[in-house]
This record gives sequence, structure tokens and C-alpha cells, in this order.
Amino acid sequence: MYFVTGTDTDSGKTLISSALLFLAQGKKCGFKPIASGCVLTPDGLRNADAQALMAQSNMGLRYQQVNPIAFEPAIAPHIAAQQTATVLDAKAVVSQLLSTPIFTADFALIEGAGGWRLPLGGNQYLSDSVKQLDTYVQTYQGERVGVILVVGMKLGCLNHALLTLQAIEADGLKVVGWVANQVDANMSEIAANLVSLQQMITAPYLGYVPYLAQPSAEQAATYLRFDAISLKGN
Ligand SMILES: Nc1ncnc2c1ncn2[C@@H]1O[C@H](COP(=O)(O)OP(=O)(O)OP(=O)(O)O)[C@@H](O)[C@H]1O
Ligand SMILES: C[C@H](N)[C@H](N)CCCCCC(=O)O
Ligand SMILES: [Mg+2]
Repeated sequence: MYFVTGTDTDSGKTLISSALLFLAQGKKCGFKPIASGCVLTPDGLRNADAQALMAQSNMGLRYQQVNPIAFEPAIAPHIAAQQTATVLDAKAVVSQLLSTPIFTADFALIEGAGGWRLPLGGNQYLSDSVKQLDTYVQTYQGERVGVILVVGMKLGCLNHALLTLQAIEADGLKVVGWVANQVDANMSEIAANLVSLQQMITAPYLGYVPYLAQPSAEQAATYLRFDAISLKGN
């Protein structure tokens, strides 16, 4: 089971998650437990990230299973939650994931929201959900939740990547792969920044996705080495 985090919101988590799902074999499903930035449809709130993950999944999950917590405005989820008098709870996120057939998947991927330390309010963070899920998976399945880090390549990403790695490690989680994803078409010194990241990040390198004129899961997938992910997450 994998959790995809990023150096920031808009770092490319959804693009890379969709590409990894595209490359995965067998039964596969993507989850977006918390989404802000949704469209109200006759069927309820719908989020483009969740729909993109569903498009690369093949287990026939219902929308609510993929994205149980949805807010219309594209703002920090805990603020959207306050506005709708919703309580965001790290444990509830885990319960919702565990109520799906997630363990029957050959490849299950959970996309975060924002970066690693996304606040849920009440001194809780989405990273707490990942910690709790990891504890559960370790106890009952003998596996780990492997974290995949998407570094959104733009000026400032070195600091963001290092801080994110430190936080993941301090939380006792393991990075099982990282992707350099160019989100700034005009970033200078891409090659030198890549060298710096490779020197600083010891986790397996899954690849560099250049800035794409028309990003798609299929195209991004051509730049990724799926087999480089350390499979057990430990
Ligand atoms: N390599 C790339 N080339 C061009 N555009 C990209 C690339 N990666 C991401 N983008 C674009 O940048 C935007 C943000 O990417 P994406 O939605 O994947 O980020 P995210 O980390 O999932 O954000 P969120 O925190 O909202 O979930 C999207 O419009 C996406 O198409
Ligand atoms: C709306 C946006 N695209 C994401 N879904 C939410 C990003 C929240 C970031 C919160 C923060 O860390 O400041
Ligand atoms: Mg996303």
C-alpha cells in the first residue's frame, strides 16, 4: 500500500499517482480520502483528482469509497471543514479507507492533499492518518505503507524536499520512491537541481518527468520506473 505525498500542493501528486496506477498490473485502485476543490453535481460533490485516479483504477469502487471527504472550495481542507461544521479526524480517514476492499488490491495508492503535514484541525494532521494506517497494516498484514514523494521541480523545491523527508522520517514512515516532476516550465538549472536532489535523497529514484505541454497519465508514465519502487514498503 502506498501513500503519495508531495513537496507542496500542485507538485504533481495526481499526475504521478495516475501514471503509477497506469503502470501497475493486476487489481489496482487509487484513493483521495480528502479533497477540497470540488464541483457540485446532481450526484454530489466531485473532485477532479479522485476522478483521475478512478480513471486509472479497475476495481469498480464507488466515488464515495474513493473520496469520502469532499469540500467545494479549493482551500485548506480544515478551513473548509470549519465552514461546514465538519470534523476532520485522522482516525476517521483510516476507518473509511479500511471499509473499502483496499486489501484485495495488488496495487493500492492513496493520494494526500497538499503536502505531508496537511492540517486537519484540532492538532491533527493527514500524516497522523498515514501513521495510523501504517501501524494497522503492519499489525494485521505484516506490511508497511510506503511513501512516494513527488518533488515539484521549481525554485525552492530543495528545501521543501528536505523538510518533507525529515518529517516523514521523524514520523517513522519510509520513503520507497521519489519522483522529480517539473511543474515550472521555465525552471533554471534542472540538471544541477536533479543532481542535488539525488545526492540528498537516498530513497529509490523513480524518474524525472519533464514539463509536459499536455500532461497525461500515459505520457508521464513513459518517464517512470515503476519497478524501482521498493515493493514491500520496508
Ligand atoms: N510535469 C508536468 N508538466 C506540466 N504540467 C504539470 C506537470 N505536473 C503537473 N502539472 C500540472 O500542474 C497542476 C498540478 O498538478 P497536480 O494536480 O498533479 O498536483 P497535486 O500535487 O496533485 O495538487 P493537489 O495538492 O491539488 O492535489 C495540474 O494542472 C497538472 O496538470
Ligand atoms: C485546493 C488544493 N488544490 C488542495 N486540494 C488543498 C491544498 C491545501 C494546502 C494547505 C496548506 O498546507 O496550506
Ligand atoms: Mg492532486
